[in-house]
Amino acid sequence: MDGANVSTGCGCDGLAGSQQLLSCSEARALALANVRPILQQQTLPLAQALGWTAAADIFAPRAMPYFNNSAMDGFALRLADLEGRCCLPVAGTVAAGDAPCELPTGAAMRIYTGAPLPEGADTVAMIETCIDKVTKVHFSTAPTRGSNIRRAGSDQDAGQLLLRKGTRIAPRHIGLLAANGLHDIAVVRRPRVAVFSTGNEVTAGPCAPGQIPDANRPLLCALLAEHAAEVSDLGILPDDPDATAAAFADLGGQFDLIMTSGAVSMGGKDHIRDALIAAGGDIQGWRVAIKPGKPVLFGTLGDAVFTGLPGNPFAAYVGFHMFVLAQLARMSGAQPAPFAATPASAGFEWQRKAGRAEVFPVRLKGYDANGLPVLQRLGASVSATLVPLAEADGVAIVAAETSAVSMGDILHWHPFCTIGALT
Ligand SMILES: Nc1nc2c(c(=O)[nH]1)N[C@H]1C(S)=C(S)[C@@H](COP(=O)(O)OP(=O)(O)OC[C@H]3O[C@@H](n4cnc5c(N)ncnc54)[C@H](O)[C@@H]3O)O[C@H]1N2
Ligand code: MOO
Repeated sequence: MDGANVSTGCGCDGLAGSQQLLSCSEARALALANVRPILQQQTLPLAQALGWTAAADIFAPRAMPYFNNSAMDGFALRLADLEGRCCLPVAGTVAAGDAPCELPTGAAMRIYTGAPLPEGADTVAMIETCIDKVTKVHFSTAPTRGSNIRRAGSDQDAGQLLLRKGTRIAPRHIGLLAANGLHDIAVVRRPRVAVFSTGNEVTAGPCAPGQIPDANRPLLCALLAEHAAEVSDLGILPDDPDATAAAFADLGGQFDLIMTSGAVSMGGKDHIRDALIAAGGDIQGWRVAIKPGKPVLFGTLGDAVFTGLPGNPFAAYVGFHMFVLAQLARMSGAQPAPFAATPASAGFEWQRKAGRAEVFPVRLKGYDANGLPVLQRLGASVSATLVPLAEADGVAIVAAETSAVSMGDILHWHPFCTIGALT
């Protein structure tokens, strides 16, 4: 089985709690077992490539910086000209964008950050160490040879690997490629994903008595958009196995991934499994030792992978991050990232029932003496609400066998944002 050894990398395996439940690693392997990399590629303008995956290695067309230039605002000089003196005449000004020029012997030139270093100059003195007297400059501190110069080629060599095939393109990659004068990029076609909600009680419109607003489809569509999938929102399926099977019937050839939420548990109306089989699909696995998110279903329908997420919104969110993100990565030719692999320290006490790994929203309280983030657990193991998640700085996970968490215990978490987080 392809991917059988894939680990979640989050330390959440261990006792499955029950023979019938898949461990997190087994479930990740099943989730990935039938995922095939997408072979189609296309070329995109760089500005549109955010979140897509690079289809090929990209190499630097030229060395960088292109030319010797100043790292500071100040004065360019030939240090030897300052021998026995602390003052030089100013021969002119060179600014960023100016054509390269020559430094006259025995003179300094006013220079701005990014300006080409005049031919003959070997040093730039920062403006803070100089007294600019317009026609001459007084150096109040002796400059050091070679200082404040960004040498041509010192950042990167021509031909250097800039971006590896399979990299999910982030803003920093767009900046790097743009800095190299690259305007287009070859990317893998985005995964085509169909999204359904299920349930007679779920509505996109006003709620009749007994009905609730559809949270999962907007949530999952937004998550997919965030991860640059091509999303088809296919609406809400009623609790009707025949209608559901009919809705699935022709999807296998159109999508890479079909994703539902709800109707995968044990109730009389939890008909997704039957409908999938009736539509010609297969089931590879069901029910994971994870809380929330236990009833996740892994299947296939034609060429498409089928992932049935639970109906409880936080459970759907966890299932998406633990399994669907890995599936999207594998489809796009990227390496599936481990779930919540960043170490942190518990800033709370917690007694819990062992048997299922557990994911929970956390708030960053600060950092301990070793610099580890200290986390506060939010919520109370409720998978039906998104309130704690919305207030969280990330999600953390404890292993299935964990029955108690004490202050200072090591946890693993996924921070939503690290730059700009609490310092
Ligand atoms: N006897 C058992 N009952 C349940 C078990 C079990 O093992 N044995 N598992 C529980 C767990 S854990 C979960 S999680 C849920 C998941 O059930 P389903 O995936 O079948 O989901 P539904 O029953 O359809 O819905 C559950 C819950 O979520 C609400 N929901 C559904 N879709 C949406 C949506 N699009 N937006 C907002 N809320 C939604 C739905 O109304 C239900 O309240 O099963 C437990 N039961
Ligand atoms: O897995 Mo359920 O998601 O515990 O509520």
